[in-house]
Amino acid sequence: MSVSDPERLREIVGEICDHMARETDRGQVADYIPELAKVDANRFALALALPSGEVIGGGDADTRFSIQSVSKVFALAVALGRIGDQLWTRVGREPSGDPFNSIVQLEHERGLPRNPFINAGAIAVTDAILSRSEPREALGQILQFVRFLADDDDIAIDPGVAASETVSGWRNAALANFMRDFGTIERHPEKVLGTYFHQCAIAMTPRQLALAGRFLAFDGALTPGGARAIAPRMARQINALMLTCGHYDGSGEFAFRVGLPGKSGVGGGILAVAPGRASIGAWSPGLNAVGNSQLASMALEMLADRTGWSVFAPK
Ligand SMILES: NC(=O)CC[C@H](N)C(=O)O
Repeated sequence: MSVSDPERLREIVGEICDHMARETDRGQVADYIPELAKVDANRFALALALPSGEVIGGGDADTRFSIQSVSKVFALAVALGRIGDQLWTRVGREPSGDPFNSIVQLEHERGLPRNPFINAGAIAVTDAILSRSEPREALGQILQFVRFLADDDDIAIDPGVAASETVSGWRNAALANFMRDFGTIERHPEKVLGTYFHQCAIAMTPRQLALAGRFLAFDGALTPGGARAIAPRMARQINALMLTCGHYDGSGEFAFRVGLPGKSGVGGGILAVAPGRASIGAWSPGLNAVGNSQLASMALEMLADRTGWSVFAPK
């Protein structure tokens, strides 16, 4: 039996937050983007956006954090909405089994990134959005889409984080230049990277993140049967990619332990989706060995365990 009673869900969220407050092994905060290294590793939050519109938030659910690679989900939805299935000529749909910033497969596979959720793939998606808009406009579209999904205009790009990555993002510059050489990206790498770094620097709270993910939990709509953000087919495809590719070389492990589509970022956030039940925002800045939030992953495993939520469980 899976849990849907809000009262019981509130208790579960409270128990998980208490557990995480006591946890001493909290992982390592990312420091390759200097601005991210300043974030307090003791932070933890869990927020559930339910079909009723209610949000159950625990811990630091109202503290803003850098969503980083979670933005790849929103950028993908914008790109699919704009250019549709044509997008798949520039990026694949297979798990990479490699770290998020790896370059090794790109040469073997002639510049075609494995999927939209590793850095190379996300840079290709951003370039696809730029085929129809200039950087400022493209960023405006992504940000407006996130604000619409969360039904909250108080979401913005953190310029300090974007600037910090602009001066330290050598690895991403290598990926972009490599793909430009193969023709996977069409714009000047500098332009594409500038847009990508700003998109990664979107800052929002775990509560806002849970709200922004509802379109994936409710088949493309913001509430069950309500206003539609994207086509159901697209929402299902994004969920499939999140399940298989959302945690880089930790994707199999996350699917095994949690059983829900999820997308992580080096800011320590994870957006997870329990179809028909909830959109979930989890955040804790310390990362595990493969760059996914240690406590947010653990919290989602506990949540799935206690609620019975799984895409593999009968409804
Ligand atoms: N895994 C991540 O969150 C990576 C995002 C980060 N902006 C980067 O490109 O390195």
